Amino acid sequence: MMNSTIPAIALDGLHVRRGRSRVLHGLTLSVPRGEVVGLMGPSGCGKTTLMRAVVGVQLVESGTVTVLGRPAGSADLRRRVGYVTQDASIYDDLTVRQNLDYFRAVLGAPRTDVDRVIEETDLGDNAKQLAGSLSGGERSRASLAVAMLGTPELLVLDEPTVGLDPVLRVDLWRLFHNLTAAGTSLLVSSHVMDEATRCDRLLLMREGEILADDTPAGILSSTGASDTESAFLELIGRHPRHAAKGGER
Ligand SMILES: Nc1ncnc2c1ncn2[C@@H]1O[C@H](COP(=O)(O)OP(=O)(O)OP(=O)(O)O)[C@@H](O)[C@H]1O
Repeated sequence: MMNSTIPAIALDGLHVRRGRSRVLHGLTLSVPRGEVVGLMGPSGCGKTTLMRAVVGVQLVESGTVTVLGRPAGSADLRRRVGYVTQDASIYDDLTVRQNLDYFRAVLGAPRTDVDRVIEETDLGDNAKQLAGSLSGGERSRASLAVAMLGTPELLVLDEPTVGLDPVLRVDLWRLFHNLTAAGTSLLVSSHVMDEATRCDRLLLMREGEILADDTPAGILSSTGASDTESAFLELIGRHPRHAAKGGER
């Protein structure tokens, strides 16, 4: 049941270890519904780990992760949350449409969803093409199309624009905003700071901590920076733990 007063994601004191190191250091935050929220930060800062916790596949040391009002990983969230990992999770030896038919059946989504997501991701010309022969951008959109089956309320997209040329990136961001206009919530990770301005809200992350949780305009005004990259550096400088390391990562 859609209830817009419940956040898309709520973290409370989330600690996660991977291997011997602690990757997330007690994150507490709330991601509102119906917005594109950018999870930005350098490689290795913990973005994928946070996303894995949100979709309920990451062992959590302590704290809670609540998604659409339910504990992350709850069985009933399976159809309400779509996840696209960094590696496209489609079958190379099936066509785009066959992939979508297969995942639709697994999910129990309506048959009409296949045509809908093909149209929404602009894959009409590629529907009969083997997934293995798609270009990088088409492949990203095919993975996204799979995640959009069943009309999930929350889409968690791990670096969806990595490796795409600027034109394709703009197309994908347009699609993200079309989805939020229809009420979907998006958590999108990126380490490309120039994508920050395309987000409704930003979580700036470094070494497992959130340095800022605000709108792009709010982050610029609170730091006095002229762009998000400078704002990020300013925030690192203000943070005792990170400043001491001289912002080397
Ligand atoms: N299976 C694992 N075992 C041990 N450490 C891991 C494991 N997976 C990830 N890590 C470590 O956890 C930290 C966070 O990794 P994570 O993949 O969440 O970062 P990220 O911000 O998504 O990076 P990228 O932008 O490069 O994808 C890194 O230091 C990484 O080396």
